[in-house]
Amino acid sequence: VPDGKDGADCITSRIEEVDFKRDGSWFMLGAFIQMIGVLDAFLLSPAGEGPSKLVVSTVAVGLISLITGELGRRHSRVSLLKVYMVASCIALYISVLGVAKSTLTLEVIKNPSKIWGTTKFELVEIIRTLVGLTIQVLAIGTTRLLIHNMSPPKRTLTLWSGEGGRRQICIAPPDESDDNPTTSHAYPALLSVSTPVWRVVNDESVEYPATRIVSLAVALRTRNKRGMEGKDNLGDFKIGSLPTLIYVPEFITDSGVVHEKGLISQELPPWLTKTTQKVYEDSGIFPLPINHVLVNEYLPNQGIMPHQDGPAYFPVVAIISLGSPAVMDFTPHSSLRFLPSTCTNNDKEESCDKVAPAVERDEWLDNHHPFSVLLMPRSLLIFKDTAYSDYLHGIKDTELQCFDGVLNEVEALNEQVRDCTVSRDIKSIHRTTNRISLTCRTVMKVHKNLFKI
Ligand SMILES: O=C(O)CCC(=O)C(=O)O
Ligand SMILES: [Fe+2]
Repeated sequence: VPDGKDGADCITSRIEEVDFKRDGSWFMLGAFIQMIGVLDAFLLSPAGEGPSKLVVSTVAVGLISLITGELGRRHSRVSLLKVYMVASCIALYISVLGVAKSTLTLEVIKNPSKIWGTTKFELVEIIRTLVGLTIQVLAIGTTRLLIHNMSPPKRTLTLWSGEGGRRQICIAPPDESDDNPTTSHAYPALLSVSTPVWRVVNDESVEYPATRIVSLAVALRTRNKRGMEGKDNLGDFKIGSLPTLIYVPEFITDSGVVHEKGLISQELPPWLTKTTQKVYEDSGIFPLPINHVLVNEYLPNQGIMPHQDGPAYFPVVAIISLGSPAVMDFTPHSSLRFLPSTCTNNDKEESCDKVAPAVERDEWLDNHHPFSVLLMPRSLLIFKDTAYSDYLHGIKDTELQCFDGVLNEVEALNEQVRDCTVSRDIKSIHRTTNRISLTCRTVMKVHKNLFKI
């Protein structure tokens, strides 16, 4: 497992995040405990006395924290989740203090038979606090994981050694007001990166077969701060005694990173904005102009494990495909599975059965079904809203991919397609060359630099 933080980790996080995001059971249990507190305080408190201010305030703080936590969980807001953690701890701390201070608790602990002598109000409050404490510990654990999974990679560039593999380049433009004089023209660049072999275990304990994924985030931005624009100044970059040996450090800057709080501003190269602008204008479904592009390069036997893109890009993504064709499989999220299966989408290597063979045997809720799409070179795939949030998308790690049953067979294989890698008879593609994809998205929050975050 790679230890650095970069786009590859981001993919892992996204997979885990999907399940944690949907797992609201601790919050539901917490809400249940708080409701018992409300009933206890108002219905069972000793006649005439009414609920104590302490009980009312802990229940109120507890409820507010739960609402905040639930909002944070649903909308993937780290700040709300943090408020939830602090507020719910305070509420619990006060109620534990209240119960602990009561001499009755001590007496009940010393002599459990005395429990029958306590009032219903006190008894419920003691049990509620103890159960609440347990649930709180579990809820905080889940929330910490959730926050961790929502945190995107830090501004670090990591390279691994090993065999060649998928390369990823992340490109992002500046925000409108960026007048940073150090940025100038951007140059496209593909950097070769090696691949690690890593395994991802999601919370269903499904182990993906050593998916080879690597990513390298680089912003295609060059500096003119040191006079790269003027040839005269190239001399500044001479090394050694030879007059014609020039080395420019950090010619391409690293970053293009989507931070937890938004996108760190970078320049989008003009050759790319022409395309992203067209996607934005022609589709008319992006909330704002596209400001984030991932360029992925896949070897013929490489795919991408089933995953859901992160919340920072919601609700729409557009993928432009170049090079070798590929079949992208969409699988409903595991929470929408009616009868769980132990099979994964990736368990049939080099086969050409109908698309999504393993998952087809499952039953799915709310009219969800696995489906696949054939991505031909120069095509554009857009998925939005529920197609974005309810399904994982992935590409198998196989050179031979079956397109029997894909949703777009007619559209993808029209008369003009004379691609020799496509076999219409056996409805399969043979990926003989690399595939390059441009994943275009909009990150709503853009920051000029890290220090503002
Ligand atoms: O390369 C592709 O077509 C898909 C890439 C993708 O899903 C991603 O980077 O999130
Ligand atoms: Fe994706």
